[in-house]
Amino acid sequence: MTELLVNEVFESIQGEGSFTGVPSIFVRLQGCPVGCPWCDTKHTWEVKPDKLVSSEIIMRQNEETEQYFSATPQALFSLFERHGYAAKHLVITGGEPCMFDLTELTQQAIAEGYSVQIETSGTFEVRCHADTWVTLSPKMNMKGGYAVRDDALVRANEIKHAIAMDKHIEELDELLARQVLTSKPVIYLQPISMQKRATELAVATCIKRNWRLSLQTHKFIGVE
Ligand SMILES: C[S@@+](CC[C@H](N)C(=O)[O-])C[C@H]1O[C@@H](n2cnc3c(N)ncnc32)[C@H](O)[C@@H]1O
Ligand SMILES: Nc1nc2[nH]cc(C(=O)O)c2c(=O)[nH]1
Ligand code: SF4
Ligand SMILES: [Mg+2]
Repeated sequence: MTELLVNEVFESIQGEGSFTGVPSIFVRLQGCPVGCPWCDTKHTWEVKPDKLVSSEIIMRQNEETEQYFSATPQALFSLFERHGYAAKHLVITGGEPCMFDLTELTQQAIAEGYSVQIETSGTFEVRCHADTWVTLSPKMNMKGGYAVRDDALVRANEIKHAIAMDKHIEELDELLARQVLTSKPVIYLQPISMQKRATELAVATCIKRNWRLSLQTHKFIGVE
């Protein structure tokens, strides 16, 4: 059985991309080596052995911590039930969730009637059930030295690019020009940290290029 390292589990409303507005269970996995300077979940980057705790401790606290617990997919579904979660859409995020083999978790979720979505940077192989919706938020030229893989790009159901500057649009154009991409995925631009200039650039570019705008709507309403 796969053991997953879990930073947090919570129920909320999907705030980003195609599923915006959908009640969702979020499973945030621990660990990410990509190193985006503006990442809003830096507490998930490191897997420190002394930060391993029980699921009870994680489920009791509300603040962002570097703590995590270890769980099988089966144990996660028991946890959803114990907490009385009603959402039937599962969002697997991180950290970088695709550092883990998500086949078992996504298979079990789909067997139990959930729709499933993965939020990934595309820098690792995406291992999941074929019916999983893959949201790829491509990471290029970050300090960890990772790059978007062709196999992840081809697997993506939507591309949601976090942007603040013209060079981010240019990087996306380079990605979209890759030969492996034979069909056109849905493209979203998401302003980094809801900054004014980033938002203006995203709006103007979406209109010009016929792309979609993704805002981190959960942050506007102050929910996780
Ligand atoms: C925290 S990441 C975790 C999943 C995966 N590592 C990834 O990057 O897609 C989840 C989503 O939040 C986005 N994100 C992270 N920090 C952000 C920020 N400051 N402003 C806007 N989007 C951000 C990422 O680009 C990604 O789409
Ligand atoms: N409400 C809510 N929606 C989200 N969509 C993607 C998130 C993420 O951190 O991956 C996220 C998140 O952290 N909260
Ligand atoms: S890839 Fe995702 S989790 Fe990792 S640093 Fe970038 S935004 Fe954060
Ligand atoms: Mg988030």
